[in-house]
Amino acid sequence: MSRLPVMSTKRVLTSSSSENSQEMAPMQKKMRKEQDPHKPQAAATIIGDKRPPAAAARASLYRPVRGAGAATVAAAPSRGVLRPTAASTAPKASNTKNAAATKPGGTGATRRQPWDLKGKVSDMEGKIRTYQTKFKSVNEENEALKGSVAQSQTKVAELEREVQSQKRKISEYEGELKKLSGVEKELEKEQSEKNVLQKELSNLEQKYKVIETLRDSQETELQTLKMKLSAQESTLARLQATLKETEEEVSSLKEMVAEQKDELHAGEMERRRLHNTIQELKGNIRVFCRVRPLEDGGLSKHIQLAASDNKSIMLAKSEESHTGKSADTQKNYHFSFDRVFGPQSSQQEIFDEISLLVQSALDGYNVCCFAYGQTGSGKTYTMEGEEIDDTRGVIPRAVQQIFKAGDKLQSQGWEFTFTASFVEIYNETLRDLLYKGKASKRPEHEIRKTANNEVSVTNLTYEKVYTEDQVLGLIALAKQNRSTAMTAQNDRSSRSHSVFQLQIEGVNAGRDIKCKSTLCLVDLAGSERMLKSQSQGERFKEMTCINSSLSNLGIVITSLANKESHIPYRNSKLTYLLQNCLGGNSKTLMFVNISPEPDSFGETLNSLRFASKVNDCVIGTASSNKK
Ligand SMILES: Nc1ncnc2c1ncn2[C@@H]1O[C@H](COP(=O)(O)OP(=O)(O)OP(=O)(O)O)[C@@H](O)[C@H]1O
Repeated sequence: MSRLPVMSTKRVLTSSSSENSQEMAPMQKKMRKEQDPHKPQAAATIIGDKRPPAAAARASLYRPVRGAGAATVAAAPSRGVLRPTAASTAPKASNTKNAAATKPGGTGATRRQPWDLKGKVSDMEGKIRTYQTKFKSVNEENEALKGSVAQSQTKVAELEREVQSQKRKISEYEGELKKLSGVEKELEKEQSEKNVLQKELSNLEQKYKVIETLRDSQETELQTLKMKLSAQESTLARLQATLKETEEEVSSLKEMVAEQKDELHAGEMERRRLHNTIQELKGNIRVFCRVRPLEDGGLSKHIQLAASDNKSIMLAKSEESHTGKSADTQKNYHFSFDRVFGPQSSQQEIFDEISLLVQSALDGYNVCCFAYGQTGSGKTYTMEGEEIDDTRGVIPRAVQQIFKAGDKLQSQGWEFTFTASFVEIYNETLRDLLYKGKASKRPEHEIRKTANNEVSVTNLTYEKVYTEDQVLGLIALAKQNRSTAMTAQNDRSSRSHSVFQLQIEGVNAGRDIKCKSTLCLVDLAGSERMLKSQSQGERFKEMTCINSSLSNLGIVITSLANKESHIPYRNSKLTYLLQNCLGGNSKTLMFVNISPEPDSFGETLNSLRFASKVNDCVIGTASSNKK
């Protein structure tokens, strides 16, 4: 590495004797050159003679003539430094010749005579001494050089170490540089991210400013709200105090209401009891007579209503004297009923009298209302009426009253359910007037008695109704069904009974009371009698059926009045269907409708007689179907 002239370590570390001789070789060469530059090479080659040193020395001592003196200077041959050259093997004669020509010591001093060996030796010794001095100084120089070489080597080693450490540092720096380049990229990336973040930050700062503004306004609002809140809190505290007072009042009022409800319930029970007593006193079967007005208004002469009361009616018939000798005689027929309504009586007046019975139906009593009379006497008008308010009949008014009363009773804990049915009995056959299916698929009906002794009709429509309008819709449907039948068969409605039934079920869960009743509203077939000779075929059959069922109705009522053990309900479909409405547990009202026309006198008389018979009956005391 170092370019300094360094001697081989091998050479430096050889033994001192050989070392000296070896190191001397170049020196000797130098010196020879200095002393005798023109001396032939052969003189030097003598030094490298292979003879042993002793022999060489001897040769130098004892054969000076052959010019071997110079060879004796070399102490020992050096294998590595001096090799015998061709010159060393040159003939002795030429050597001698050359040696004689050379000045001793090479100094240019006077040439010794060949015989002056002593002088020559002395020259040689002088030279040797010179050489030794030089050798010594060279040696010292060499030592100094060695020291400096060692120092240089140490320095070199240090420098090498330093170089190594520098290299390591460089590689470390390079590694760090690489890392730093990565870091630089990261820094760039971070920088771009930083830019993005700064943008975001500036956006956020703007938003923050907006939010701060908002916050300020909201804080102001909050302050306002807080003020309002504190005001409202104080109001609330006041209200709470008031509420507490009110709650106390309410609870005391509730107690009072409960007491009053109890009182009301007791009152209601008492009302029912008294109502029933009144109805009983009036009679569980009552008969009202209603006279239809003449077409031009007014009343016909043969019908007279008592001015004093509204309970009696008189039919007067004047009979001409058969002989013509005596004056015409007038025969009067007096009838008394629970109430007689003249031709001017309105539908409302009629209903007012019935409404008490309708109330009884809600109280749990079976109620049955008939309209009896000849065709055209006003039965349907009385029961159904017309569609205009004032002319509405008993059925729609009763339905209205029942729903209204049912709603009222809700406040006393009553819940009512109503089920409606409408059936026609024609020639002892039942027909569903609420049937909505195909005429060809009309089912047949049978009257059955259930285990609870309740009467029901098979395949009949029993429709749950919740409103008055719903019932009115059913009545309209029944009318339509009847008119369809009427078209097919002239005047059929006059020759059939129509029975509207509303089953009423009431539950007072709070007091654990239930009641169940049926309101029956019946428009009977025309009661007119026809002479057997005039009735033929279908008409005769119709009349037979009507008369049979009407007379059976009379028989049943009479049997009930007489408290007979057997009541022949099964004798006709009508009485069988209405048996629960006619029995001891019911209240019955019969309208006897009469026509005012003089030519209806006979039929009117018959109707009044039938009604009078019914009116004479006192059916056993009714009892409410309460459980
Ligand atoms: N009180 C009355 N006031 C005014 N018009 C009446 C009254 N009663 C009946 N009418 C009228 O007389 C006619 C016959 O009455 P309605 O049809 O009610 O008799 P009906 O006894 O039901 O006959 P049918 O047995 O044939 O059904 C009808 O036009 C009806 O409007």
